[in-house]
Amino acid sequence: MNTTIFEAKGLTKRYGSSLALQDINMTIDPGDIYGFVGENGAGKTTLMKVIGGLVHPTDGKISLFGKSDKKDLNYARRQVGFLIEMPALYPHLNAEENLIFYCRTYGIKDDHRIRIADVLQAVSLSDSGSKKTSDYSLGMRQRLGLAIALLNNPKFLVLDEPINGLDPSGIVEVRKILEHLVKERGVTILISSHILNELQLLATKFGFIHHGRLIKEISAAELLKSAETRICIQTPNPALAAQILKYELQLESIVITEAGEIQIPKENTDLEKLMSILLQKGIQMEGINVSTPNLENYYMDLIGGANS
Ligand SMILES: Nc1ncnc2c1ncn2[C@@H]1O[C@H](COP(=O)(O)OP(=O)(O)OP(=O)(O)O)[C@@H](O)[C@H]1O
Repeated sequence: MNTTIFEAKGLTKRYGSSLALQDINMTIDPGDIYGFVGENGAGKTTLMKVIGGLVHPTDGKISLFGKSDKKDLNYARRQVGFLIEMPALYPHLNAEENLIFYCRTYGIKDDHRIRIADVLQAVSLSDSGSKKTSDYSLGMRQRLGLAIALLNNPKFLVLDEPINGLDPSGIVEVRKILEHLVKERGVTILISSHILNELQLLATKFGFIHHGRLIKEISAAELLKSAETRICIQTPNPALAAQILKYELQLESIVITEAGEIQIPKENTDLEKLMSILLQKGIQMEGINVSTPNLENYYMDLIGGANS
């Protein structure tokens, strides 16, 4: 049986009177790319800091690689790579020299030159190792941060918004690097991001945190299945159009969004018949489209539900 990589049970963190994490139960299995989604201040960084031992839980327990005792947990943390805040870089030193500094800081026992060549290669910076980091672009600095997180050859990577501020090609580059780490090195990843379209391309599982509570965990496959493909209709008179469709097509679930758009589950709905009914009844249509399931819609629906 594969040991769980990370588990939280009843994890709670209070800062004074504010609850940053409330009774979190969460599991990350080997090979997962766990996409952590939540609004600003939801508690994502706090949870990552608890994993890193930078923040102590008020209540509850965590385990890493099945280890939860304080001493074992600290030992297990040596097999985790963290990119929670951008590590400090000496701008006048090149990337290799910065990495030597971190090898010494982390007490890396392996031959430093070999480790450094390996991590630079893993983040596609082999050709820029001798370049001063003051000349690095933001994307290169982010990748160097990732290289630092890889120095201890981790089995588990914890990445807090690693694609924040990157341009589209930088984002794609990081995605490829992470996919490669999972596939070729068997690394498991916990990653937070507000760029949901990108997270959807990468993650195999999602956890949604809202006001410190983990309100839902779902696999990428379940997300695709559970989120309906919808027919969306824009019309000046959505209430009348919805009433007509409900009656003519015996539709059970038809909603009008806050923006005044009619949404109908595509399954079992005859699109041609629907359009001809609206035309016959003289309903003016400004637009009609089919929305495929996506993480952003799923998240907005979930948060809408959680807020109501
Ligand atoms: N050191 C601290 N002292 C007091 N409150 C804190 C501290 N760190 C975080 N908080 C509070 O805990 C809550 C969770 O913050 P956290 O940084 O974990 O959220 P987040 O989901 O990572 O947000 P973001 O997406 O903005 O990074 C917030 O209300 C925040 O203000």
